[in-house]
Amino acid sequence: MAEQRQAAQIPNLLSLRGSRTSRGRGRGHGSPNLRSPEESREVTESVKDKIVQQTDQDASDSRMSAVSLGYLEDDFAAAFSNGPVNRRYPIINRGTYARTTAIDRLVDKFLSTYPKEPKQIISLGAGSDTRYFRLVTSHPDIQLLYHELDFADNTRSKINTIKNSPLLLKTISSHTDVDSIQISADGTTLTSPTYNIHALDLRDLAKDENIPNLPNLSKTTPTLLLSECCLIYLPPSSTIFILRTLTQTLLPQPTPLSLILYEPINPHDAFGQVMIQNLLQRGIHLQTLHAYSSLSLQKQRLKDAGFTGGQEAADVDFIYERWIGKGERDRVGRCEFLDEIEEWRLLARHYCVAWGWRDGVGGEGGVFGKAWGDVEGQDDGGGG
Ligand SMILES: C[S@@+](CC[C@H](N)C(=O)[O-])C[C@H]1O[C@@H](n2cnc3c(N)ncnc32)[C@H](O)[C@@H]1O
Repeated sequence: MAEQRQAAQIPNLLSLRGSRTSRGRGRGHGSPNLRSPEESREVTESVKDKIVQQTDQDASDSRMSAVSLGYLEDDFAAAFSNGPVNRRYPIINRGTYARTTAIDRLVDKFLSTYPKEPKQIISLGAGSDTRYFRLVTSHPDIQLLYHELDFADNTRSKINTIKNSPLLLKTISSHTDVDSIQISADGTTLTSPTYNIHALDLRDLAKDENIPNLPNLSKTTPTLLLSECCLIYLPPSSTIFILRTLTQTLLPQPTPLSLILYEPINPHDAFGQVMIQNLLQRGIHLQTLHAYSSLSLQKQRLKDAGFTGGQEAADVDFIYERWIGKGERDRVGRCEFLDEIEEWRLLARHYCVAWGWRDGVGGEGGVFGKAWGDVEGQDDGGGG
């Protein structure tokens, strides 16, 4: 079958990295000595966590590759990238472009809602994402309260980069008083009235009690939750409880609340199987992939999580064809030669963006629904 042939030929999509030994995030993990079964389990868990943390380097390298070739404009990506650019395959660069452009569009629409009020964005597993810096530069007049959550190893690395980058520091300080920026003694948390980086294992939000305090989080500001390739790494039950804590405890009704997710789908076909195997070889387990394997299941998940105002989803192939105008697609096509159109489309059908919302109590006239009303969702006919 053609699809199996293509699947067998797809590259190990995430193995296209250069040497990462000089990246300096304490990535090495030596072989364990003799340990009790309990200790061994802990070691295994911490090794798994390290591998998940390292996926941020892949995201960052992919961003830099797409920026260096002109797919995307991002003045801040280079600050988070060490050494030479690890150039990705053309289909990966196009995927990075489509994903970033799609999320940017939805975020812009979110920022257009509730025009007289400040907005809050909470990015789950933000890693070294540059979106905060890009947003405050492109929307200088918006009152934005931004929170990024990630493991302490990743937040420490990001804060360290910020401390050593005049460009990043200048960008933060042009939106907040420099004296109000606080960095914790261990260097893992940064707080300010506008930009906050919290060291947090998201699984701590899945607990019933002792929910960690997130300094400067507003319980009432219209909020967007963003999970760009993050919740996929957690067990489905944890993600349900994490979303419950966010939607009910940290951001309870009637706070207007919305969520954008980007993650892989379609594990069942030959391409999906190869994608899973490639990642498993690196110790990466896409834990929610089977639970939310289709656009319909992603939409149902958003509804179940309380985003009852509306839910939409589209795969990246659809997004590239339908959201991006011909002129822009022509421009992207000129960034580099891509003749593997079938491979690109196959790859792009295995990633999706899903978005859902709940407006504040009192009806507010479906503010999010209106803002996102002209963003075309895709109907997969309810398949799982
Ligand atoms: C593939 S990276 C994506 C980074 C960023 N969102 C982007 O798209 O550029 C996944 C991120 O999720 C974070 N992450 C995964 N599980 C997490 C958890 N339990 N707690 C905190 N962060 C987590 C990882 O550390 C990593 O930074």
